[in-house]
Amino acid sequence: MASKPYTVRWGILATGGIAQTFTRDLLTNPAVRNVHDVQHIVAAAASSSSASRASAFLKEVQAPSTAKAYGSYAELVKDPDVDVIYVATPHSHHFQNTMLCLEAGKHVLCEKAFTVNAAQAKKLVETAKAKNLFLMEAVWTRYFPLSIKIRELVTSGAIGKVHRVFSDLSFGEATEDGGLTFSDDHRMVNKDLAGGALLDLGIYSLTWVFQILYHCQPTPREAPRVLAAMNKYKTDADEMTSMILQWKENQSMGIATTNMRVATQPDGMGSHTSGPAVRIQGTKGEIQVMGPIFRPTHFRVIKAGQRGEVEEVPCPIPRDTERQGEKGHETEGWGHGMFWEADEVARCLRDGKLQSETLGWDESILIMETMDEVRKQGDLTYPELIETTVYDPKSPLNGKA
Ligand SMILES: NC(=O)C1=CN([C@@H]2O[C@H](COP(=O)(O)OP(=O)(O)OC[C@H]3O[C@@H](n4cnc5c(N)ncnc54)[C@H](OP(=O)(O)O)[C@@H]3O)[C@@H](O)[C@H]2O)C=CC1
Ligand SMILES: O=C1OC[C@@H](O)[C@H](O)[C@H]1O
Repeated sequence: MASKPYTVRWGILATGGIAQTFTRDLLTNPAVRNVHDVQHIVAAAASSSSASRASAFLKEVQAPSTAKAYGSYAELVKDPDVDVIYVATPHSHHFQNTMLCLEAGKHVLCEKAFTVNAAQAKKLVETAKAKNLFLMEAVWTRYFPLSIKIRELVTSGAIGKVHRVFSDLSFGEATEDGGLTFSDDHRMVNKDLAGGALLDLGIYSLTWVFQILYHCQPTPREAPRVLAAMNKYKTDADEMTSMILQWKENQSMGIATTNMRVATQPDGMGSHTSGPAVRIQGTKGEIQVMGPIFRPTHFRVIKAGQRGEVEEVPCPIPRDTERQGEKGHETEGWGHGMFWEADEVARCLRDGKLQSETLGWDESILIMETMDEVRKQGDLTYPELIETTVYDPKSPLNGKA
């Protein structure tokens, strides 16, 4: 007889856009994605504004009536019925909010970008280690079966030695008057919220470069040298950033770009007309991933010198048709692809692991170090309140006590 699935009780910290998408994925039936060993419970949610906002959130996502609504993050982290907290605030808040959770003894899954800088990421890791708690950066794309398959193809040598990866995540947000579609206080461009293309979108371009050219290396892995350029928006956040990562010993290079004026997929996300958004180039062939690269559902394998021989590999995201409606008016059921990272968290907790092998602490820190260097070369700094490595439970970033 199959054993009972391991159950994880989640607390949701913040009630914005991605908190809603993630929580809805938690509420889908794991069997729909052929998962039978773990399952998820939405135990509580907290809003920094009010308990009524948290209640409204739980209603919007159709959480069970048992889920508790809190009007502060401080109350959520004290809930004994919560095992792990999903931190879904803007980048600026991740360090203080994650520390709040860890200090209260909670495991954490923290949205990308992990923190504002590498020093903050190191402090989170030290704290998790010292307190024997699980901690993971929520780079959900890494847990897609598509990503897993591609990493397997690369490590098995299916396209030979990989020498180069191109990767782009860009949104066409330019307006007629020379601005961007975002208001100046929007988290995408607001420096108080650690806005900018790099931390929000460039992290995915880097994810593809790293998960192939770094993660697929045998250990000990070589770290890259970084060359970068940035153009700034009127808010002084970066609106376009280009990076070259060089692995000299490993004879490889990654070119990672992000832009908020021109799009990777100008005719709309999900369209393949514009060609691949990621190209993984090896001596025996190439893997091309169609965008958007944060939520890819299709890749192709082209073998070198074999004209016309292209293997198309669709990887659709399973939908739970028992769950319907709301958010983007989903009529074909729920399922965004965030459940796979949640399953990883559950398995790590079940197995007593403090970090995920797919995106371990060292790699998250190295990526933050890479982004620190890119920011240094692009002369992008953020306010001290959000760059600090001093934990303050009473920081305004932690909301009400
Ligand atoms: N994995 C993915 O695909 C995606 C990840 N993200 C990441 O998730 C995080 C949140 O993004 P998103 O949900 O789009 O952002 P939203 O602006 O929609 O939501 C952020 C939430 O954070 C809370 N918050 C607390 N303080 C502030 C503040 N000063 N300003 C704004 N919000 C505040 C609010 O919830 P409350 O007041 O109720 O606590 C708010 O609803 C970011 O790190 C982003 O990079 C975003 C989109 C997609
Ligand atoms: O993580 C993300 O992925 C999707 C984008 O729309 C969003 O801006 C970003 O935060």
